[in-house]
Amino acid sequence: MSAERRATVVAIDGPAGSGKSSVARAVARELGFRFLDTGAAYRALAWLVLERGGDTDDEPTVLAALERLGTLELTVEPAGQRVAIDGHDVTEAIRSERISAAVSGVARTLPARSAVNERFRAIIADAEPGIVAEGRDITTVVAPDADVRVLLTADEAVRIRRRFGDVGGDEFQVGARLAARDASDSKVIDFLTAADGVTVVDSTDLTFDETVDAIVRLVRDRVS
Ligand SMILES: Nc1ncnc2c1ncn2[C@@H]1O[C@H](COP(=O)(O)OP(=O)(O)OP(=O)(O)O)[C@@H](O)[C@H]1O
Ligand SMILES: Nc1ccn([C@@H]2O[C@H](COP(=O)(O)O)[C@@H](O)[C@H]2O)c(=O)n1
Repeated sequence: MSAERRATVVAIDGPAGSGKSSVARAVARELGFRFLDTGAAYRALAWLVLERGGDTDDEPTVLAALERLGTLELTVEPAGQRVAIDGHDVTEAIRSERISAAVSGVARTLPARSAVNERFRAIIADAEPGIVAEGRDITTVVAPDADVRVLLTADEAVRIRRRFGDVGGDEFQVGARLAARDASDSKVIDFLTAADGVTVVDSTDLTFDETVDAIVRLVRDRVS
């Protein structure tokens, strides 16, 4: 009797600007896998709260937005992810600095975390032939049994420089916002230390392609 081969799950966590989404997407593309950017769900909920004139620090307001989670569309194609909620395409809008500044309020709302995690687990369970899922608690909470679990990190100064390269503006402010979001998020989840069995990939001195290759190699070694 041959054992049934299940989909390969690659879980990647890390702090802001560590390269999770860009690296995870490239890894998925290289392996022909699906790609799940879990932060997009938190961002879409934050967008909905702000769209309604609310404040993400106000838990009842976040819980009201959570009632629309059923309308969240989150595609898992590495070539181009589409995000929509409550009938609005928010693919671009959720990347704004306004949403980045507000999203941690959603992340602190525990019922929101449980609800989105259920969605993520369903997406992961359905993914063929495999999926790369990235976020803050994928290796520890969402998919602790993933085939490959990576903590992707880089020195804070390097992460700030890379983010500044993306968004421009005032480098000091970019750094302050990135550090503030990490500080706030790390009160709810630990994405700065690797849990047992999680491999640390430190990209401080790696190029983008070297980082992608390091993770692709981990996957190929593990599942071949
Ligand atoms: N090893 C690397 N060398 C150079 N640039 C990199 C490397 N890894 C990622 N980058 C670049 O760093 C920037 C930040 O990456 P990305 O947006 O993927 O980070 P993130 O961890 O998803 O951030 P956030 O959690 O804030 O959404 C991007 O421009 C990306 O191309
Ligand atoms: N697994 C996750 C993923 C994200 N978050 C929260 O969402 C914010 C946005 O995430 P990005 O990866 O798109 O930057 C992030 O700052 C966290 O507040 C989370 O809690 N858990």
